[in-house]
Amino acid sequence: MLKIAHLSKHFPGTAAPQLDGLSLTVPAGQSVSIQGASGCGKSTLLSLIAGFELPDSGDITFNDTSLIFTHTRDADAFRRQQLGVVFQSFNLLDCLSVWDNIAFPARLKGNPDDTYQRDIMHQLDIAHLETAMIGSLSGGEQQRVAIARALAHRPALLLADEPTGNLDEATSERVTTALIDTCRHTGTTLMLVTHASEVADCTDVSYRLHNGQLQSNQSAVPAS
Ligand SMILES: Nc1ncnc2c1ncn2[C@@H]1O[C@H](COP(=O)(O)OP(=O)(O)OP(=O)(O)O)[C@@H](O)[C@H]1O
Repeated sequence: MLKIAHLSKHFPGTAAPQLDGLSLTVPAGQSVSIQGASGCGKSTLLSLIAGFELPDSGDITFNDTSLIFTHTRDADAFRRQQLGVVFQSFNLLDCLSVWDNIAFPARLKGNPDDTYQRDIMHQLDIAHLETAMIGSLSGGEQQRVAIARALAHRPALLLADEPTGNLDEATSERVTTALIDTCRHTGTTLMLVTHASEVADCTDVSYRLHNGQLQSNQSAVPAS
């Protein structure tokens, strides 16, 4: 279970806090989408959960482990063992092939599985790109490689920042289905940030970030 309690973050020089006492509980295996205006703090929320930034105050726990890391090595270990991240900017390694990029986290973690990786690549329609180098791919292809990389090591928690931002409508639908179905199958807790209502509608629960707080798009209510 991912538990966020009274989380606040205000970057100096910005007019208002990005997060202002935000609380949310996500049961294990649930998928959650976060929508909201550009610049409202959606990526900041993912960065705090991933341990790339520290909050001003508040708590984040995943399966009772605090994600407010004081040592870099603890953050690194959590990310390596439990976390998949799809960054807005993909963060792929140009010097490696598509296959090796996707396999990289699973090799680090010690659970590479060629059959599983091939299945994910097939679902995302990138199986034919196995030997291609990153620099030769379109933005949409790179985005799908980044999603495959985040899924291939079966993370317990997956954070995806605009995972379909570079995709046409049909591909977006295929990728959203693959992402959410794979997470359901593996029991992965998924939090994705999106501007697309069609994507948000596919998750179990959907929220909107506004004035540093989450508002429910559906019947579920953020934990207080
Ligand atoms: N490391 C940082 N230092 C200073 N300000 C930052 C930092 N990271 C983000 N911000 C500011 O925090 C605000 C929220 O940024 P964030 O990237 O979280 O927005 P977002 O909701 O994800 O936007 P978008 O939908 O455009 O991607 C912005 O004003 C941004 O400039």
